[in-house]
Amino acid sequence: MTHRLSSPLPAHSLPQSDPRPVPRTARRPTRTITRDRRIVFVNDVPTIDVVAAVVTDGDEILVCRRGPHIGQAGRWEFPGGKVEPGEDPVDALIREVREELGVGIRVTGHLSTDDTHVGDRIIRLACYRAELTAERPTDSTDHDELRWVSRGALDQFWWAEPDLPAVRILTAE
Ligand SMILES: Nc1nc2c([nH]c(=O)n2[C@H]2C[C@H](O)[C@@H](COP(=O)(O)OP(=O)(O)OP(=O)(O)O)O2)c(=O)[nH]1
Repeated sequence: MTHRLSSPLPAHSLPQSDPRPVPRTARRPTRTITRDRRIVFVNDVPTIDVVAAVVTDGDEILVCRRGPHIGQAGRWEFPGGKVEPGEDPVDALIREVREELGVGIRVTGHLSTDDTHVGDRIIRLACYRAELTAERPTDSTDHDELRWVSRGALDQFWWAEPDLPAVRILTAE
C-alpha cells in the first residue's frame, strides 16, 4: 500500500526546495525485519497495547512468572495487561494490577515504551514505575510465582521478550 501526503498547494506551485517540514508519518517505515528475518509490512501487523508496572518496595522489584494456563507460560514479566480501546494507559495499569494481584498501586512515572514482534503481532509494551498503596500481594490470577528481587538479579530470569528493554534500563540504574 502506498501513502500519499496531501498538500495544500498544487505540486507545480511548490518552490524547488520545499521548506516545509516533512510530516512525521512520512518518515515512518512501512516495512521492518522480524527477529526470524522475515520482512513484514508494519501497517499490516496488528499492534497490541500492553501496560506493565515496575513495582518497587524498598530496594526490591516485583517480578511475576506467567502461569501454565495462559500464553507465554513460564516467562517472567511485570504485572499488567492489555489496554482497552479508549482507556487511559495508567487507568488500565491500575485496573489490571487490581484484577490480577488484588492490590492497589500508585504510578510514579513512565519507564519505557517498546515495540516487539511476538509471533504475528507487535506488542507495544509501556512500562511504568509504581509503588504499592498497601501490603505486598500474595497471589495472582495469571502467575504461578511472585518474587521480590534486587535490580542486580533481574538479568537471571527468562523474560517475555517485550520486557527486555525495560529490564536493561533497570539493570543499568
Ligand atoms: N501483563 C504483561 N503482559 C506482557 C508483558 N510482556 C509481554 O510481552 N506481555 C504480553 C503477554 C500477553 O501477550 C500480553 C498481555 O496479555 P495479558 O494476558 O497479560 O493481558 P490481559 O489480562 O489484559 O489479557 P486477557 O486475558 O484479558 O485477554 O502482553 C508484561 O510485562 N506484562
